[in-house]
Amino acid sequence: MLWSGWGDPAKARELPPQIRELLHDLLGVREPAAPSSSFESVRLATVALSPALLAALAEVVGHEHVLTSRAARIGHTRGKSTPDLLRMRAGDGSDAPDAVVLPGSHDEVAALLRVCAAERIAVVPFGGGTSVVGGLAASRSGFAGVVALDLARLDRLVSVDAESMVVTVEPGLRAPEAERLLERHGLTLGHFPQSFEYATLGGFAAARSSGQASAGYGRFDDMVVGLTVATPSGDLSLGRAPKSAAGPDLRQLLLGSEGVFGVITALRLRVRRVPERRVYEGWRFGSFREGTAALRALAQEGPLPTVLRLSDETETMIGLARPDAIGGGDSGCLVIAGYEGPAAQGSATSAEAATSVEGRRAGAGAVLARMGGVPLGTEPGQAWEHGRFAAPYLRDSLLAVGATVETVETAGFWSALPRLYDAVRLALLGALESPLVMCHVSHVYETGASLYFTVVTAQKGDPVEQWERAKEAVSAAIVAAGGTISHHHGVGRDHREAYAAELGPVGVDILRAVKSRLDPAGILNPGILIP
Ligand SMILES: Cc1cc2nc3c(=O)[nH]c(=O)nc-3n(C[C@H](O)[C@H](O)[C@H](O)COP(=O)(O)OP(=O)(O)OC[C@H]3O[C@@H](n4cnc5c(N)ncnc54)[C@H](O)[C@@H]3O)c2cc1C
Repeated sequence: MLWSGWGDPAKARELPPQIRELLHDLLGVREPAAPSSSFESVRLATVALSPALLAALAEVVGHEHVLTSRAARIGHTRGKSTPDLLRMRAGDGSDAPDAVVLPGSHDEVAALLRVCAAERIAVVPFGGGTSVVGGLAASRSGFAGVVALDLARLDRLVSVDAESMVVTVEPGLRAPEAERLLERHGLTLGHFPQSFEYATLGGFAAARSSGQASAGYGRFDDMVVGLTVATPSGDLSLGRAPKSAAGPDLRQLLLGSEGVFGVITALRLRVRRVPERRVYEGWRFGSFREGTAALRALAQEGPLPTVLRLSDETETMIGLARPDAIGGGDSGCLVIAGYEGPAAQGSATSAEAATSVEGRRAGAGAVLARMGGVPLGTEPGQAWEHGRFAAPYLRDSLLAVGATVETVETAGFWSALPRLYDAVRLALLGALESPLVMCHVSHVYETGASLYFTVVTAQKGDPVEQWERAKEAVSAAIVAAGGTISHHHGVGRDHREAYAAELGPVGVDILRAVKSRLDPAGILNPGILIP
């Protein structure tokens, strides 16, 4: 992973000339005065942990698994939000951990937590490092030092229960490797967020992630049937049955807990069969309102495609759903509908035929056409599929030419969605100087949907401060319009206060009580999630 940007530097993407022109003419983007810092010039504090404390950590995991090199520390500094990248590009390594420790088993995680609690060392559980909400920038105040607890060595597919369609995995398994291992058994998770290339299964659970195919496979938290967690106060093993009436479901307390209650060391996940067939296609609607009504009809009446994404007018015009052809957008509002599953050929019964890719495509197509959609065939769908993980690379190119690009996401009930859409747009338009604001709906439910905004603006003054002002305005607008502060990115540091506003004081007290029972010394991710 590139230390100051996204992903594999070999996959860096050039901005097409028409996008450069648009940035210059429409948004007033100018090349930044200073180039990005070099790796060598990133400013790091000296390691705060004494040799004795480092030796205590090494006693648990072995010397070779306690890293204090520049590369290790910089590579574990913060996450991958735009402010995170801007800070790294400015050479600011002030949130770097003092050391990176790599445990190789649940028992080593538990032993590390005991050492860190006794020595007051803050611990940041680290998966793929793709947090976009400040989930890895723990506070160091009052601690002897900070360690990143990197779960990369816990990367096994432990077992496959093909009868129950449940697999047990370790948390440090990255999503592509998980899919490769599962494919050998003819299985898939079907979880494909845009951060797919680098994020881990533990990180998905810890942040309640949702992928591009959530309409078909569900959110990641829907897939988790069991969890093993090491906490400073002992171990938790949750999930004996798919559903249970035995009191409140503590799995839900750990999902989305972002490392503040414990470290997830194993997950039991529901899996599906690798689809026989995949078809992605495009539809055009005259307006975002009409497109939203069509998505609601599909979510409430079915049949639901596996992938369902509606771009608003601006996003369609820019062509963001097809990053390979960005700048060559269209009028109206583009819907991408994807179908994955069994092929119709070989269906023994009419029910099987109806749930096949062809059956669902015909059924959903009839709903989309009835709601005013115009079919565009498979070409837009293939273009979307080809570029589905490309947008983060474009962000690096935009930052390099002096544009800030960042995303904002929320969710609400269908009846609240138009107001939420207007509120977020207005907040962004008011807080930034002539920004480009684009939106899509990409996760739908019977009762509502998420809204995902992408904002591009010219960098003015300190771009981190510039974005933080806009973020404050937009978070307040989301709360006031009745949306949730996050549909799938999580809380981290950035959404902490707005999350507290959603929960109310009693809700926050419940979190604090759980935290003080499981982590009395407060070493796990201080400053994250809980105000
Ligand atoms: C370009 C880009 C695109 C993205 N697209 C999507 C998307 O489409 N959908 C989506 O849902 N998210 C998306 N994200 C956000 C991010 O990828 C998710 O939040 C993901 O779940 C984080 O996984 P990770 O392994 O990188 O976790 P990390 O970033 O390493 O950690 C996330 C949080 O969980 C904690 N944590 C990590 N592992 C554990 C563990 N084993 N036990 C306890 N706590 C742990 C960390 O301390 C941190 O607070 C995107 C991010 C980027 C940068």
